[in-house]
Amino acid sequence: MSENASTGVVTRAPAETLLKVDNVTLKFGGLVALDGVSFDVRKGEILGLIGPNGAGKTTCFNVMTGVYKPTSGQVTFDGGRVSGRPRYAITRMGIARTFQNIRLFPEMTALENVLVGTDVRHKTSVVGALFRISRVRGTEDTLPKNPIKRAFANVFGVSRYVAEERAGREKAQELLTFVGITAHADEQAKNLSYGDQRRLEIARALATEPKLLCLDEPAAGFNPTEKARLLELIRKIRDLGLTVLLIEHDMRLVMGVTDRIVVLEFGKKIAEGSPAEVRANPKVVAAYLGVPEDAA
Ligand SMILES: Nc1ncnc2c1ncn2[C@@H]1O[C@H](COP(=O)(O)OP(=O)(O)OP(=O)(O)O)[C@@H](O)[C@H]1O
Repeated sequence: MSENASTGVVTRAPAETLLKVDNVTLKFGGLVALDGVSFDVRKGEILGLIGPNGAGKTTCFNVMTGVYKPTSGQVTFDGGRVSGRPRYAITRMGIARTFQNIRLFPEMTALENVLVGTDVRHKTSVVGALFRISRVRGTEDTLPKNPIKRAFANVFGVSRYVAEERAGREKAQELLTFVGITAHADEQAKNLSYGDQRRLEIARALATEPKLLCLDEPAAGFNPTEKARLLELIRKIRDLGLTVLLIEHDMRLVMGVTDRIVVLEFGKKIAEGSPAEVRANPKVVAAYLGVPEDAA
């Protein structure tokens, strides 16, 4: 931000682009699901992606997270190309997502579900983990409590596998606290309430240490109280320094939490701007109310 000395006008430096959707077209056979869509996601913002049913929002998400390769155009993230890379590589680049339909490991505990997310950042290979051959210097958190084992670990280091496991558990526990379900850490995911399962999905996505968190209809099926709590959580995530992309049908939620909104209709971007600008845009009103543009 800088202030012009003569006019006193404060201008905000344009925020840096984190993810760029550049002229993306995606065809499913004869159906054009995305048609020359371009927009940026800026560092540190909460961007809403909205549009009527079938507008192409989830497809756009899937292109941005590497599930689909665009027919033409490309997606870049933090300066690197997303399109064409395997999913794990995209997660490692720093993009995490949740799904419209919850996809947890139902038989695993809440903590174990989050541990799966922390694995993405671990360095231990499968062979290294099996034989515990790779050793690192121990820290207060990772050194054993037993004095003899501790003395050994001080000389030879601790197994990288054990160190990562302990650090991962601690991180997973912190994330469960962050999303507000720490009391359910040892319960099987399938036994959590619907709202807590959605929170657990968010914790698992955060465990991959993303720069960008993509939430696909996180408030689906929520009552007003749960929606208000979710809104608070999304703001807290942004305050951690993350960028958030949000697909959501609930207009009040979208308008209340986003910095900017991109609107899709029939695979095309029809509007982009602040919530107030988007709300006042006749094309958006027409898309949602189904009235002809000139009558809107
Ligand atoms: N795998 C697929 N194969 C063929 N057509 C698809 C596929 N996925 C989506 N489509 C079609 O692409 C279009 C866009 O769908 P998409 O799910 O992206 O819309 P959406 O905006 O997310 O809708 P909703 O709000 O209902 O979830 C739709 O016409 C849909 O039927």
